[in-house]
Amino acid sequence: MKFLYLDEFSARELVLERTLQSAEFPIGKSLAQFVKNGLKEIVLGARVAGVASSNGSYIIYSGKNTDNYIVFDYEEARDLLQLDDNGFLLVLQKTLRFAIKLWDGNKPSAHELVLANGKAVVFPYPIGMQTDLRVAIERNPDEKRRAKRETGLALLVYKFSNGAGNGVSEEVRTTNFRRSLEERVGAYEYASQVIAAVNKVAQPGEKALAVTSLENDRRSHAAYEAGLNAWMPLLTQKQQDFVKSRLTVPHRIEGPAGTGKTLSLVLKCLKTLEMARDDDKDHRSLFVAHSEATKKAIENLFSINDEHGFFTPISHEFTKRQEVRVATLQSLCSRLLHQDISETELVDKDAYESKMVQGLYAAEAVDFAMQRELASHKPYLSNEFIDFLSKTEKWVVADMLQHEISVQIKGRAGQNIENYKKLARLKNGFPLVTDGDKIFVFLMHEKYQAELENSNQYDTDDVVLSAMSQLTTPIWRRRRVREGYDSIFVDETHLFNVNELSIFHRLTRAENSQPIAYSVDRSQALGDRGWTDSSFEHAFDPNSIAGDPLSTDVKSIFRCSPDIVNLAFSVTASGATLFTDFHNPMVAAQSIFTAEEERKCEKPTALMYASDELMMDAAFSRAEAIVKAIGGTKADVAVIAFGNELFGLLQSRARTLGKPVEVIKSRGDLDAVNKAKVSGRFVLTAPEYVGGLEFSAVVLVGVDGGRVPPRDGGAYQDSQNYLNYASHQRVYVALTRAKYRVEILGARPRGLSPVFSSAVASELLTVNEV
Ligand SMILES: Nc1ncnc2c1ncn2[C@@H]1O[C@H](COP(=O)(O)OP(=O)(O)OP(=O)(O)O)[C@@H](O)[C@H]1O
Repeated sequence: MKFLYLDEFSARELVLERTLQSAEFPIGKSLAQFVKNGLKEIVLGARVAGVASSNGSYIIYSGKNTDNYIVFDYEEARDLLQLDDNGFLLVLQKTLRFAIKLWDGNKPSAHELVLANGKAVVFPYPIGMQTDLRVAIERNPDEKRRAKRETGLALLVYKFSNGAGNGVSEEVRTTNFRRSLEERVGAYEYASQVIAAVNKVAQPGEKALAVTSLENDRRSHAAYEAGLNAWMPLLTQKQQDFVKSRLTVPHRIEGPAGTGKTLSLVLKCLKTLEMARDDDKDHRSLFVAHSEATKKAIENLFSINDEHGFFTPISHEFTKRQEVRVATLQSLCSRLLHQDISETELVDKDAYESKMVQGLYAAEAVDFAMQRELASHKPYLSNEFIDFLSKTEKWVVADMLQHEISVQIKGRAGQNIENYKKLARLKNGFPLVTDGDKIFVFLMHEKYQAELENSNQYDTDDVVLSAMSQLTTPIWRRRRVREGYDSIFVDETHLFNVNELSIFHRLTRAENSQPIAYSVDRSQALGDRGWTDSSFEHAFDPNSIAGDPLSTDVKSIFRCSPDIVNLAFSVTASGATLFTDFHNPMVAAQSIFTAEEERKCEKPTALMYASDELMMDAAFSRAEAIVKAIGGTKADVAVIAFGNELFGLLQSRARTLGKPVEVIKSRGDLDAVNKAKVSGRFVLTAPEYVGGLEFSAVVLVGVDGGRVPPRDGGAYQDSQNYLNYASHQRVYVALTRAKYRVEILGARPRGLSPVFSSAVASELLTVNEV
């Protein structure tokens, strides 16, 4: 294999096809194998085929001839063949995009250079990856000889290397380029035979059908695809394997935001039900969403994709032989307790109002402990904890208390002081050294709990603890065979605590089998929950009797543009250097954007305004400008306010400016987004509530110095770590909601947020003063 030849028309087809962007798709993998190893032939579209000649391979559009083409010389650009499949596809796709710009006479972008002396260079890797690897191109090889026969623009890739070499004065060998032209006629004939044969045998269900569906998938986004069968050919190999595998042991799907975890989980549930139906077996599935709002979004996904009526909305009883019920943990527990716990009695952790109430109770608990109990407890407290309490602002202590209660005291210790004493401290939590420190925190917890009880409220942990007591009785053990589930699916598992998760393994039909599939992106959990692989596995199968757990890592990001992926990567990477246990999901992640989608994108920018006032006014005008630029409706852009104060101010600002907004105050509230769509409003929300949603663009307001992360006046290391940690996660979640564009608005006097320092240094974010 000495060369690869592609004509302009086939190049245009390849850059537009989503499944040819990555070797994670079966057809993408075959393309990589073809271009690297020169397989005999491959069909890539209704008119595009790859064929091998004696010295190289060709990708050709059958039926149209052109003098515009590109040749990769494998003997000169030897290192290309050292790349893995994904690496080769990335270089191929980026080079083809550049070639198309040259054929169209368009300007190159920042990572492409048109040089003197007929040379050009493409840097295929994102700047953040800190590699100098480049593709060197001769823009008119063998010019004199070709001038007699052709009028088009031929390109020759003659080098793939780390350095500039001799730059524009390099002599380019054209031996293989000429060979490719000599063997071209034969290749065209061969390719047209392949295409003719495929089109002739195009029977439904046969190979050609896959080709046709590839061809048809020219929509900018596959989000509107419906049904398991329609989705299947569009899934990556990993997604497909996850969806198709029989669910017998706990199976985790893990990956960064926008990798299709929720979608894969829904499709897996439908596939499981389909298999049960084919096997003529009864099957009850349970799908657990984290909150009422995300439950609606998931029900929506079921309604769209369920072709067999496995899902019945608003059904409380199982009435069919194969059926799925979507539930939240709360609704599940209240059913188990045979009690209706009304919405007003339940603290919805994902909703703005209850966050405010809980914050208030936590602040009261801190006040109470500090004023009434500190003096008597002081002799038992460590110096470190006393120092922390005296130097940290009260609101930060209250915030950290809530986190400690949720993750540790209720989440792990079952509200039992002895269990709590045995737990290791959270890395980014209270600096607890002695048992005395823990007793003092527990006292704050008791005060907090008393406030909750006084106001007649329960949070999920209380409900789960009560429900758990029902599930350990002999009565449930007998009922389990009748009422348990044959498969359980848990979305956004990272948002639950250990206590909450430990309910599921008791709900399966058989004690020794745990058919539970669950999705995870640890970085989206706000706060350090101390999740490790084994803690997840332990939660779903504590006695290790179900068999070896499975795990699928997904890396192809469908939602976000490459620039947004890189920016989010740099934010999580800078979090990783701060905290050793910050799980960085973006390592090796890649965006699966076609050339068509990339056209809507722009590099993320930070706009720094002279004052908060100007910044707030700009929030809406920027959103308007983006809608104008990319088309769509106002609801396609989310304005995300950082900090409670700004969130409140922006709401009143929108009213005074007469800007139509739908305020989202509950995490993942798709209903509200749909309302905004119908009524032509922008979405205004905060990072805590935006998880689980997606938009064409996001405008992040107030991400600047001192605000993100908030500066704690005392600057005690542990509290600052906690705040930094939470800020990185919030920014990561907010950024990864956007498909095409991100704008970050800040106040100039505060300066840029340190969360973006490395992004600016690696030129992933442009900063403009306005
Ligand atoms: N194979 C695929 N081809 C095309 N689009 C896909 C594919 N897989 C997922 N998507 C799309 O990518 C988007 C993100 O999917 P989804 O919401 O399931 O991701 P997620 O990993 O659950 O994200 P998050 O963690 O942010 O909630 C959706 O619009 C979905 O339709």
